[in-house]
This record gives sequence, C-alpha cells and structure tokens, in this order.
Amino acid sequence: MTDSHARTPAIPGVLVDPLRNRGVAFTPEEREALGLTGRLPSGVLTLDRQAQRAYQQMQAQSSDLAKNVYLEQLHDRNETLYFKVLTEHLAELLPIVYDPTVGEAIEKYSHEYRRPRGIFLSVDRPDDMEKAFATLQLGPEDVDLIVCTDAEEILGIGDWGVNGIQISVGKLAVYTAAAGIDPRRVVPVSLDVGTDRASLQEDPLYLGNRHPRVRGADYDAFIEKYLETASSAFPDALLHFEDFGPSNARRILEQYGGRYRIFNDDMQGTGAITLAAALSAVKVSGVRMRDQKLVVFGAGTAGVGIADQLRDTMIRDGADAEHAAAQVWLVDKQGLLIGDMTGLRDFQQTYARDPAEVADWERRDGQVSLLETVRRVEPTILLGTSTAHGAFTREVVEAMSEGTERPIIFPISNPTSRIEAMPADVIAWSRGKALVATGIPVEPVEYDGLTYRIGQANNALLYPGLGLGTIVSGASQVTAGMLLAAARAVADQVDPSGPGASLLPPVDDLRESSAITATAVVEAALDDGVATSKPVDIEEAVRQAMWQPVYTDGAAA
Ligand SMILES: NC(=O)C1=CN([C@@H]2O[C@H](COP(=O)(O)OP(=O)(O)OC[C@H]3O[C@@H](n4cnc5c(N)ncnc54)[C@H](O)[C@@H]3O)[C@@H](O)[C@H]2O)C=CC1
Ligand SMILES: CC(=O)C(=O)O
Ligand SMILES: [Mg+2]
Repeated sequence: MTDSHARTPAIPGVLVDPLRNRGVAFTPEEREALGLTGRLPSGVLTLDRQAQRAYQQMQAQSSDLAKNVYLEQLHDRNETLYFKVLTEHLAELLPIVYDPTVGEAIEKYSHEYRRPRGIFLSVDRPDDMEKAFATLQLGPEDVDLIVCTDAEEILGIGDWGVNGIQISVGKLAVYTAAAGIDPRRVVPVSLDVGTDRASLQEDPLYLGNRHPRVRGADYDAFIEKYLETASSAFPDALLHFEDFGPSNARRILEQYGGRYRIFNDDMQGTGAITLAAALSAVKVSGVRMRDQKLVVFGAGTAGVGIADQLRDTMIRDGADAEHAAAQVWLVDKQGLLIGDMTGLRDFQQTYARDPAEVADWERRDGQVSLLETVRRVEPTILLGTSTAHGAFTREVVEAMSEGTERPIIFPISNPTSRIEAMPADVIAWSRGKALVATGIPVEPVEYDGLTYRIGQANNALLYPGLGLGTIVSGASQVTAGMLLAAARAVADQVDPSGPGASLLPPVDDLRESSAITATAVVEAALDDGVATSKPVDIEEAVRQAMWQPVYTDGAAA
C-alpha cells in the first residue's frame, strides 16, 4: 500500500517557522545543515531580490484588503522578509497593514482567516491563561511587549470581538517597522470576552465567543488575571492596551497603572501625538498654550485623554489648574456636556460646564450643539474624536475661523469612513487658515496655489518611539514626563512655519523619528526615576536596540 505521506511529505519545520524561515534565501550549506536538501528550487535569492518579488506580488493584488491579506500571509511565512518589505515602503504600506485598511481586515477576519497569530484568551476559560502563555516556550526575560485588546471599540468601528486580534497584530507590526522592536520578543493577544454585535454572533464563520460581552465582576476578574499572568510570565514586558471601550480603558489604567507596566495607547499615545501636533500648530498661530481654548467633539477615551494632556500642558505653561480645566469644552451625543446632565461619565465631569454659564446659549431639542458651542466659545483648537463622519461642517469651520485667526482643527477619528471632515474641505472653508492634522493618512491638499501637507496625528507616529524608549530604559512605568518628552521630541522634528508645512514629521522618516523620540523618552525615564537601566550613551543604546530586517549569520540554525 502506498503511504500518502511518501508522496506529500510534511514541510520541514524551519520553512514554516516565520521567525527562522528564509525560503529560497537559504544557501546550499544551510539547506544541507537544516535538512532541506531537495526541498527548495536550486536558485538562491538575496533578501533584496526576495523583497522585490514580494513587493511585486503585493502590488498585483486587486484591493487594499487583498494587499493586507497577502502581507499577513507573508508575515506568517517569513517575518524578516515581511519587515524588509514593510520598512522599505513604510509610507505606502502603513495604510495597508494598519490604519485605515486594518479596520476592514478586522471586519472580515473570520472570513479571511488563514492561520492564527497571537494568543487567544477566552473569558469562558480563564484558567487556560498560564497554559496559553506557556505554549510560547519563552522565558521570563524573552518578551518586551504584549499588545492586548478586548476589541470593544476598535478604531471608530466599534465591537469586533475576537476579530480584534488584528489590531494587536497591526500595532505590533508598526512597533517593529517604525521603531525596530524585535518581532521575536512581542506577543499579540485577544481577550475574547464575547461580542454585542449580533451580526457576529449569528455569523456561522465567526471565530470568537458567541455570547454578549461579559461585564462587571467577571470581566474585572478576567482582566486582573490577565495582568497577573502576563506580568508574572514576562516581568519585563510593557503591557499595551488597545481599543478597549470607554468604560474600561481609563478605569484599567487608573486602577492598575501603579502596579503593572501598562500603556493605554488610545488615551496616552493619542494624547501625546495630538499634543505634538498642537505644539507645532501653536508655534504658527502664536497663541500661547496657556491661552488655548479647546472644544473636543467626542468625549470618549481618546477625546478626554487628549483633553487631559492639553490641559496639563496649559498648566505647565502658567495657567492655574482651575482655569486650564475651564478652557476645555466637551461635546458628545448629548451636545455640550453640562454639569446638571445625568449620565455623564466620571472622567467627563471635570470638564462639564456650569449650567449658569450656558443658560442663554441656544438649544435644540434641549441640547447645545457643536456649532453653538463653537460660536460662543471661539475655540482655538477643535478636536474630532467622535466617529461622526462629516460632523465638522462648513458652518462649524467657518464659525471657528471667524473666532480665531489660525484655527487648529484636528479631525482624528479613524478610519476614513469616520473622519469628521476631510482636510481639503477644512482648508477651503477656512480660506487656507486652518492648521490641520488627521488620524488617517491623507494626500497633500492644493488650495489657492499653495500645497498643504497634512500631518498624521495618529498614535502610530509616536507610540513606537515611546515603546522603544520604555524598553531601552527598562522603565517600570510610562510616566507623564515620558509622554511629554515623546510629544516634544516629535514636535521638534518639524519646522511648521513655512506656508502649508506639515505639523508632524512624515511617515517615510518614522524609523529615524522613533530613534529620536526613544532617546528623549529614555532621558525622561531617568529624570523621573523609573528607569532600571542607565545606558552610558543613550542614543547609541537606542540605535543598537533597533532590530533590522536582515538575515543574520547563524540565525538560520
Ligand atoms: N488618531 C488617533 O491616533 C486615534 C484616533 N482615535 C479615533 O477616535 C475615535 C474615538 O475613539 P475612542 O475615543 O476610542 O472611542 P470612544 O467610544 O471611547 O469615544 C467616542 C465618543 O464619541 C461619542 N460620539 C459618538 N457619536 C457621536 C456623535 N454623533 N456626536 C458626538 N459624539 C459622538 C461617543 O458617545 C463617545 O463618547 C475613533 O474614530 C478612533 O479611531 C482613537 C485613538 C487614536
Ligand atoms: C489609531 C488608534 O489607535 C485608533 O484609532 O483607535
Ligand atoms: Mg486604538
């Protein structure tokens, strides 16, 4: 009898291990040593040639989602090659592996599923956690970074259950491509607590838990167990939290930030990159930080996280704490948030307005609208973190432009379908006066004979350098000082004064930008007394720590 295995022999392990695989770049000697004789075509390609081929194959895909799926398959086949391609074409491919296409990839994950990447932890089996991490076969010092999500508020597209694993994967890809975080030392995690999205629960191909989100004590116990398990298995790892819902994101950070090495990207990373864009914009507008008036549209995790960092910056610039908080107006689904409203979240209360102050403001259906708020407040900064596409109308932008000479307008909701206004409109409606940054990548805008470059105020322009600095310094916490240092380091990399200049560094230079940011972060960690390692030459230590996508000698073995 013929043994079918004789005709279709198993693929040798090294060829299916993405961290070791080099495919046709294995030399004849390596093939011999690794038992690959006769298992590859005889040609040997360099990494450069492989990267050319992979890039061509990627370009031949018919849509951005197909490109994302192609690149994920490459990621699962050969990590060095994947990161070589990604690093060499960062500005072109970041929108494919990350925002905005990652949103679509998450929506389609259970249907496009090819093979698993990461650790899947289920609220229904909390006792499996240690076992799941143990399958990685890594020692306590082998992991620098774990990105987890419970996927309740993925980008601006809401609850996507286990499909959210792709945001953990995408965020980590950016860490490596943009800051050289070693891909062998990172772990993406899905915390599957169920989903409230009926279409997922009913989808026969859905791969996650088919029950509503677990909340309350069971949710809290699951998160606490995750923190305990992850940090005792990998005590040096930074625990990055991504895309949790507003009721949990801040609570987890505040409750556990002192005990564990936590970073909440949507609050802290977004706050810092938006602060960087604001620091640049303020250089152009000439209005001191302490005199800014900020209207936040969408008072959730990101919006209030940003408001907090801008308020703290006003205080550092000389405003007293009460005055700085009073310079912030939050507008959400209920309109302007006012102190006598019921149902305000605890983190919104600080900024809720005194009812007497707004007693004679126009109300429609009992609400003070964004437009009325802008007319009354005459803000210098308007921030969009609402997911409400088109909410920054012509009227809103014109009203803002009447109240201030250089309006700073940041519609940073992701992905593209959620942005509050496109920069071309904002620039036209403000007659070229607005200083704009967006969360999504956008092409330069032509207006009245001038080219306006739009900075990408996406936390991806900051968190890779922040993470690298945290890892190199061995910081036990991500402090406010480290966030501020990162924001300043990013802002200092651009000269925003030229006509139409970008407020933020370009994505093409992200690796260099991350090295500069990380250096500033290490210095801040040392100043704040949280660093556990003190490099003699900080910049050199940062650059040395950056993993490069190359085949290094001996790594094939
Ligand atoms: N550029 C960047 O780096 C980042 C951008 N974001 C974006 O910010 C947006 C919000 O994200 P999160 O704060 O995490 O979500 P969230 O759910 O915590 O906050 C969204 C807030 O907007 C409010 N909102 C929804 N529809 C509204 C409407 N029609 N009018 C007024 N308010 C409305 C919600 O009630 C909620 O308070 C998303 O689009 C996300 O992609 C978030 C993090 C980073
Ligand atoms: C960029 C990001 O973290 C978000 O949109 O949630
Ligand atoms: Mg996020």
